[in-house]
Amino acid sequence: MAIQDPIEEGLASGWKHIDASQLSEDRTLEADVVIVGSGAGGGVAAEILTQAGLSVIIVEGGSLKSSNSFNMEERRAYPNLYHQAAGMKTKDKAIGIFQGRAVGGSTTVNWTTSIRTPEPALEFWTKEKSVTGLSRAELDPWFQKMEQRLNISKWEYEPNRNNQALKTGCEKLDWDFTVIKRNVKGCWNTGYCGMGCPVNAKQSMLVTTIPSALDLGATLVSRAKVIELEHHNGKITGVRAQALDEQLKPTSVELNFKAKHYILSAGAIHTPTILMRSGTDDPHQLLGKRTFLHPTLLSGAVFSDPINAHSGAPQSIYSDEFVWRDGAAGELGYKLEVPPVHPILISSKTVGYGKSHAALMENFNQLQVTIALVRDGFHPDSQGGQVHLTDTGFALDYPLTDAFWHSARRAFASMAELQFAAGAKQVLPISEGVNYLNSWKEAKSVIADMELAPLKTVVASAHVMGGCAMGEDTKMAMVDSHGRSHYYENLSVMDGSIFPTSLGANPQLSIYGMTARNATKLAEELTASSRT
Ligand SMILES: Cc1cc2nc3c(=O)[nH]c(=O)nc-3n(C[C@H](O)[C@H](O)[C@H](O)COP(=O)(O)OP(=O)(O)OC[C@H]3O[C@@H](n4cnc5c(N)ncnc54)[C@H](O)[C@@H]3O)c2cc1C
Repeated sequence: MAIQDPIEEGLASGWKHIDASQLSEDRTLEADVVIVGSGAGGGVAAEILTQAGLSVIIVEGGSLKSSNSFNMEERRAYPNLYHQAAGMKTKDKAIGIFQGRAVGGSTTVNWTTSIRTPEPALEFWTKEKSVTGLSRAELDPWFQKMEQRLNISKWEYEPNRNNQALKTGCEKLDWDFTVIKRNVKGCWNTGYCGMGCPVNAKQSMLVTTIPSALDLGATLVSRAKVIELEHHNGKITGVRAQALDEQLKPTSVELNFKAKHYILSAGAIHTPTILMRSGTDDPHQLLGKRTFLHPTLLSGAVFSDPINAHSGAPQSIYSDEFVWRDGAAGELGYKLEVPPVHPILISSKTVGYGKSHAALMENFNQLQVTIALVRDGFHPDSQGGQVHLTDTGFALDYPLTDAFWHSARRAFASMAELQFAAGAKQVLPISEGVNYLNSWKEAKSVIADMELAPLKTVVASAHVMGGCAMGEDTKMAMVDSHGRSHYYENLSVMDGSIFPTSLGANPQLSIYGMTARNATKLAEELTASSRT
């Protein structure tokens, strides 16, 4: 069956797309609004602003790829669609970070879990972080709008066996669990969302908002890395970008963009990096600080029957049993989910080498993996990481604190208890020096004493947030509660970097909803000012 490719069709219909790798001369382009980044924030902003009749240019560092090139192979997907070929790490290499780099941003490769921002996070922002107008009641209409737009609904089919184990464990232990809502339309249940949806079922920005903005006349410039914003007297006056070749290496071609308004949607880490490189105002030295990751622990479990965790919707069940148990500012809570288990992904996120690693990989099809995503940024001993500029780009310094390790130990115990309750033969907490555990009783005592430490314990993240926080108090925030810069009248930030803490939930729907709210207000203001 032939799969329709909306990108090829759109290009054939005359979309304005400039692949900067093909340019041999410098270019200057102008529009009402320039958006940097085409992920969750940039995609939604582009659609709303073009619908309001504004001319829009989207500048994206990654390539424009489509289902025709999504061949379900990790070896191609990671270098083509992820920052640093999916090998990004924090400065001390203790945390591995996944972030998308392609048209559609991380939404092109994400796993489709769609959750509204949890109320305790929003309440914390109002009380502690000077955020206004973002109660759940105020946000719900925006979530509803984006759920309709992106076909977000509860997964109606059987969970795959990886998720089923999470569900069974929760049922046996009487723990809370929820069936996940996903942004898919006609999903084939392949399990390869992380390599780009091969059948365009995932309602990522690549196949929804970006095509719609291009149909309405927006211009997309791909393989153009924004280097800096030019600014003068409290106004942004231009954006300077460098063309990249097909391997995403810089060429000598420069692009300049001029607009009435500029939006940074380059995602956490990169939005602060661009601002820092530009030397924009930051009197309270906030940029790049408080970058959050939901640092995530993994627990493997060997079952007698095949689990085949590479196959089927990667995430369809989660448990919030432990996320908010001690209150937002209390001990760091953790959300329980499962990841898709593909060979490169899992072999690079596990322990051992040689024989022990080979033995683990031999059990690949029997392996169930549970993950615990730790909610960072609420507790005083959980300040997240800090982005620094380096000679070659940036580094994220993210110290793993005592409060984190305390939570990690609790999380390993919860995961082992859950996996044994679900019928696991053996459980392996993914931390160097621990052997396979044969019962919950054994696991309980081993986990209580096991050594947890950076580079010994595997920690990963697919959720990068913060570093350019919103709020009304300029001592805590770079942008206001609508994402408008406190220092530049024609600059907004619309991406995950504006969160003042992590969320305790997967971020995409929070970014969609808040961007829809903020871009709608901006569109009203820009169209009103052009009429006067
Ligand atoms: C493997 C994986 C699985 C995930 N699964 C889920 C999930 O199931 N549910 C969920 O809610 N969330 C998930 N996420 C996270 C979610 O996709 C992100 O939180 C969200 O997409 C972030 O949106 P954003 O707009 O902040 O940034 P992004 O979507 O990352 O977009 C930023 C874009 O800006 C571009 N950019 C960066 N710097 C520059 C520059 N200098 N010049 C030009 N362009 C630049 C990048 O290339 C990128 O395309 C997952 C993420 C990954 C990587």
